[in-house]
Amino acid sequence: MVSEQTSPTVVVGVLALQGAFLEHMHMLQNIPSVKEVLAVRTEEQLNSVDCLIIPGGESTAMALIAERCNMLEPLRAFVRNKPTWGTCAGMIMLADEATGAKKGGQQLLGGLSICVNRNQFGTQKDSFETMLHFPTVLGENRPFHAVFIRAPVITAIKADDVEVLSRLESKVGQTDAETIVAVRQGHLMATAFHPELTRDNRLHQYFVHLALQHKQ
Ligand SMILES: NC(=O)CC[C@H](N)C(=O)O
Repeated sequence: MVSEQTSPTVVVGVLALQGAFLEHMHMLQNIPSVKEVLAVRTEEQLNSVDCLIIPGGESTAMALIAERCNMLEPLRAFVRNKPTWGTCAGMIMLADEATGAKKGGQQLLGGLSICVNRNQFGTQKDSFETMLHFPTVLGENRPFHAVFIRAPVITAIKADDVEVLSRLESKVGQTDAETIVAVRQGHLMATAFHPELTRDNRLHQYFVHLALQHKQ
């Protein structure tokens, strides 16, 4: 009998408590090694995925909903071991430290050894789009169209194994130290912008590739 060659696949979860989760789910549809895309709202759903995307939205609201749904601790345990990608508000959630947090502080998941400033570029009307280079991930000459909406920025890197994936090149009034907008630390990845709002799924493909590597 001829044995059937099956290529490895992953189940991707998208945290669906608040924010742009549907758009992420849509972006994952046509990636061949994605077996299934799940909206994650419960611990049980979280336990059935291989990796997780935490979308953009509003990190304070997302943290509050997670707390009320008893999801903070399960999420903290998940991100310690499993590939997780935080985009915009999701990046804030994954950071070990955030400045510009709401009065009285806000809950973070932590895990990524970075400090972020929550609303680096101002309010909704200060949103902008720009081309970003991801030399190690996408190649030198294949920039990514990035949409920044009330976006955070990485203000400090706190461990040697945090790899900077991309920096803002056209500075929008920030200092040199405040240009880091995408990082990876082992199984964790974070981007300050909304990659799900374009038609370009290359970063989604890259994350799925990380998840496949982690699973093997
Ligand atoms: N588009 C976004 O996800 C904005 C995030 C927002 N700055 C926050 O604090 O959560």
